[in-house]
Amino acid sequence: MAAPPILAVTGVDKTFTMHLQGGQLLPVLRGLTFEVHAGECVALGGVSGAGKSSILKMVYGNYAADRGNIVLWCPGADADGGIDGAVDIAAADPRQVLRARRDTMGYVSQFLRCVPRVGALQVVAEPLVERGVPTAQARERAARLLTRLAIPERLWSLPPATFSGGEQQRVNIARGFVTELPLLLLDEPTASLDARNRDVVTELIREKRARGVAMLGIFHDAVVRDAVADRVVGVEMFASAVRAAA
Ligand SMILES: Nc1ncnc2c1ncn2[C@@H]1O[C@H](COP(=O)(O)OP(=O)(O)OP(=O)(O)O)[C@@H](O)[C@H]1O
Repeated sequence: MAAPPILAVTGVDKTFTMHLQGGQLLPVLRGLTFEVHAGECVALGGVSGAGKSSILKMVYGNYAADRGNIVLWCPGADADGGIDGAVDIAAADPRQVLRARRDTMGYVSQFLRCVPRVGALQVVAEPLVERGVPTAQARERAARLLTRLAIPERLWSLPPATFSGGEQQRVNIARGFVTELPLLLLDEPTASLDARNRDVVTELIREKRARGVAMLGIFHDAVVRDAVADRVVGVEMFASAVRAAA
């Protein structure tokens, strides 16, 4: 029997309510349906405003879906209330969402958000330490990634708040890539990188894919998208009828 997808999104609708504009409704997605399997990198495509980032945020549990299912399947996981390690993020309670984030999915957002006064090496090692990896081993893995991403060693003990935009993004990528979770969500991971670092990130994505990690990402850079994505899900296909007609 074929393995179930790591992520199955089925019939998801999303409408935003603009509270600052008298509760005006902004329908964005209707009937969003796609799957991502282990070892597959799926890109979300579509024009600006189509809803790509909102999809990542719904999968990560930051935005609620109005309808439909967002099922994460993690082999061997005993998700509370789940069946065979499956958890529906669209219906999960906050505790289940936090657990899914710890055990199943990572998220590389566009910008680094980290605690002030914590050095870059520790920022990158933290997700491993939180999951029980001994500190020395976590710092070693963090150091290897920072080296690959060309963050000079003299910066490792400094807090990334003062780093350049590209340096912060590379620390952010290292933090997102340091764990080996079954699903990784990538929101424009190469947006402010130079060509050399863009190639390193492309390599890191391809290595994860080869190790069986499922990835769902937004890649505006067509060169990166072509190099890493197995297929593209066109989000406009799922534009709400009201929005499509506008
Ligand atoms: N929290 C929010 N509240 C209200 N409207 C929102 C919210 N988040 C997104 N939207 C709206 O939903 C639509 C989709 O936004 P989203 O950021 O998902 O698009 P996108 O396809 O990722 O765009 P881009 O490629 O420009 O980043 C936009 O019209 C946006 O203004």
